[in-house]
Amino acid sequence: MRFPSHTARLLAGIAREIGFGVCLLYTCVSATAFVAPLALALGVRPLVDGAYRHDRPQVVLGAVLAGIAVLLTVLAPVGYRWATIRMRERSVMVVQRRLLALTSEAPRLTHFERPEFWDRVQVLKRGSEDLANGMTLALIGPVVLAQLVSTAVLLGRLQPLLGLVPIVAFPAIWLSRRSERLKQSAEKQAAQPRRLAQHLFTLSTGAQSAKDVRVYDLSGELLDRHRAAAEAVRTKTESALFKSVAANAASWLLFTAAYAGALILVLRQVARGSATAGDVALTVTMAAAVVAGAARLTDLSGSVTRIGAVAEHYRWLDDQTTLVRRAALAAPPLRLTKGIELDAVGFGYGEDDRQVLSDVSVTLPAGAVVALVGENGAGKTTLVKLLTGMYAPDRGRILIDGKDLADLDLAAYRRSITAGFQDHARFEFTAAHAVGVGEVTRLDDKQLVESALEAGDARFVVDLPQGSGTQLGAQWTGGVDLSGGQWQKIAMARSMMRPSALLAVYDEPSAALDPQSEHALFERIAANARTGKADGRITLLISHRFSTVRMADLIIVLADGRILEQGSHTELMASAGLYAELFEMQAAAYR
Ligand SMILES: Nc1ncnc2c1ncn2[C@@H]1O[C@H](COP(=O)(O)OP(=O)(O)OP(=O)(O)O)[C@@H](O)[C@H]1O
Repeated sequence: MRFPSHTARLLAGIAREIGFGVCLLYTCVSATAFVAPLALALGVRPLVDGAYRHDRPQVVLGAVLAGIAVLLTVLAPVGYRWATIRMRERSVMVVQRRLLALTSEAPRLTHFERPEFWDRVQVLKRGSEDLANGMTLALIGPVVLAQLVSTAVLLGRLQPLLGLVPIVAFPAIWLSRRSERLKQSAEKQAAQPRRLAQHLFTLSTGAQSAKDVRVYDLSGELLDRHRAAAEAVRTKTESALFKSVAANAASWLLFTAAYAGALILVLRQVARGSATAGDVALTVTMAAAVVAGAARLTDLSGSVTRIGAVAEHYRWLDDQTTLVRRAALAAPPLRLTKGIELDAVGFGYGEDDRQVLSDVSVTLPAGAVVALVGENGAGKTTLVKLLTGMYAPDRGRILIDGKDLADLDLAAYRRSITAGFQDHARFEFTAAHAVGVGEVTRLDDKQLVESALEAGDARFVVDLPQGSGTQLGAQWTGGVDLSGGQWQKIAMARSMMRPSALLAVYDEPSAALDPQSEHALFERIAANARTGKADGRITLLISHRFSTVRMADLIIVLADGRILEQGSHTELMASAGLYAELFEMQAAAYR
């Protein structure tokens, strides 16, 4: 039962989080399952022989041992159920928390582009219990071995050939490991259709997709697709499952044949008078002990293979998500004097060769309000993702007051910026906390939250049933749902929790807002930009509404991932390029 050291460390860590007490209890309760048949076998011989010879002390000894065995057999399932449920509940939560930490602490988003990442997360979720059970193996393994050895010694004393019976369990162990590996590889192949089935389930049952599903009458289509995904899972896993069950059955048939042969030998000894009736009873009852021990050992060896595979997925994820955490990094500047310079930046997502941004060179001057415009898919949000360090450029550099962003401590840099995203998260906490998480170190700073609510034009929260203490999200008891625009205001207020950020990014912050709210929001963004001017704060705004864009100090026009034009509103209108054309088009539409 050897684990590589990283697996052993991982298991020890999980055991610590679950609690060593629960793990020990689970181990003891599991151990009784194969100790009880041994006690019974040991009790049966003196019981039978004592009764036959009218030997009272022998009968009492046998009865006590058999009684203990029966008691253990009766109590073990109850204890086992209790311990298993506790183990399972805790282990699933612990592994979930670890996965949560692994993925949410990853500084960049690169891993999300890789289907392999999602497949491995899926396998890990399904294997979380294996991982949690892993550390009990180290404790149970020696107990099982001791039980098998003592069984072999007892049987060997009766008839030397019988002592060899437990050895027949070894082919079963070998086969079990092989079939476990087969199952693991099938599980990996089935991960994608399994995820698809889960996605279809979420689409069918989720509140977010409920309207589309009904309007387009998609329930039948989703069911059909779910059926097809389930069928794909079945075809990918069935053969491995069949081979594993067949190998298991074959090895146990071999074992049964060997045991039956041994029993015949003992019966022949009885006929010759060299064995007693108690010996026969011992041999018969010992079968249960050997089977229990050998089965457990087979199980354990299968688990070792399974845990090894699950731990490997865990390590892969850890490597993927910590890749960029390593290098020793410099602190970001406290204030900007020059600004942020993009120097020949190029970028493409995933392993795709397609460049989403090419040769982007521009300076966002310190203290300026900069607007980024361009058609859908031009690369605006991608540029924001690079500026906020979610991805690293494939080519070129991003210089923060002359310091390469690649050399900065990313976590510290992130603490010095703020952002309101178009596809913002909906934190279903209390309204105050959904805003407060914008600066988690001041989550409960009522005054700051109040002013952020004000600055984000989210004063509507005072009218909620419990004001800013109202739980958001209709799926929670007492929770209320918000409109799309209200959620966006909460997201904007969240971004205002860092009023002295060096870089404030707003990616289409007014997409869901009514005209008055939009106007009020831009007034506030402009006011915020003015107060931060002395510190060199840069406000970067993405918007398709040219009436708001025109107030920016610098307007950058992106097209197909390249900078097409840049300048102030007046300069761009004078140059009569794409910006002027789009501006005129929108203005005409409103006239
Ligand atoms: N996570 C991603 N993985 C792969 N490709 C992506 C990803 N996100 C965006 N893209 C691609 O990058 C290109 C630029 O997308 P981006 O979101 O930057 O455009 P945008 O200018 O912000 O568009 P919009 O105005 O519609 O928000 C698009 O062609 C899009 O398909």
